[in-house]
Amino acid sequence: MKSICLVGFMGSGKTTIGKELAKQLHIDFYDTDVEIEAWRKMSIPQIFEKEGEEYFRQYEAEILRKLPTNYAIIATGGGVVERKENRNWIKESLLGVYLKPTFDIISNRLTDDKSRPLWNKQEEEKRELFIRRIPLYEDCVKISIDIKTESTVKETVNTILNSINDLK
Ligand SMILES: Nc1ncnc2c1ncn2[C@@H]1O[C@H](COP(=O)(O)OP(=O)(O)O)[C@@H](O)[C@H]1O
Ligand SMILES: O=C(O)C1=C[C@@H](OP(=O)(O)O)[C@@H](O)[C@H](O)C1
Ligand SMILES: [Mg+2]
Repeated sequence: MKSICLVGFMGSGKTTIGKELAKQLHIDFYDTDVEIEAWRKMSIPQIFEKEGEEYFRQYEAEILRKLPTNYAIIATGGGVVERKENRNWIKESLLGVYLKPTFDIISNRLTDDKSRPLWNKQEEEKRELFIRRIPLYEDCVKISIDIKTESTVKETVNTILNSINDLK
């Protein structure tokens, strides 16, 4: 089984859904953000502030390649798709799954979250980023899951598992 790689915008639920998916499948869970923080011994806001986004993107690309390509769940950061090399890696070595809530669902979830430097921006800029990234996510996945306001974690996990079964 190829590792399942969750992609989607900040707040789409990659970390939350990924953990639950791994629990149900009894396989390992990795989160690229957690791996980067452990490796660099800094929080993500600290990395953005002290080193800048370009360095963060380099760490992210390196980590992604080191994670198991089989029998694991990988939650990525929302910007992993910014690099074509990462999109190609997800397409070729992993099973990409796109979690796709609307911008308004995300806004309601994250409100004034301070742990995501790119969420700490004007509304217009965040909406633009959300729209610009849609085709990048679509480019690297086999499965897209529409997330509704009322979608629970359990329901979303089940939808993903059913969609994977349908691929076979
Ligand atoms: N149904 C849901 N599915 C996933 N996350 C949800 C849901 N409802 C609320 N959340 C919340 O949304 C926030 C963002 O989720 P997170 O897993 O961190 O997303 P991501 O890793 O994609 O940024 C968390 O606070 C999480 O608890
Ligand atoms: O969208 C982005 O560029 C980012 C998303 C974050 O992860 P989540 O998608 O888990 O919030 C984290 O990697 C960093 O703050 C940058
Ligand atoms: Mg996350």
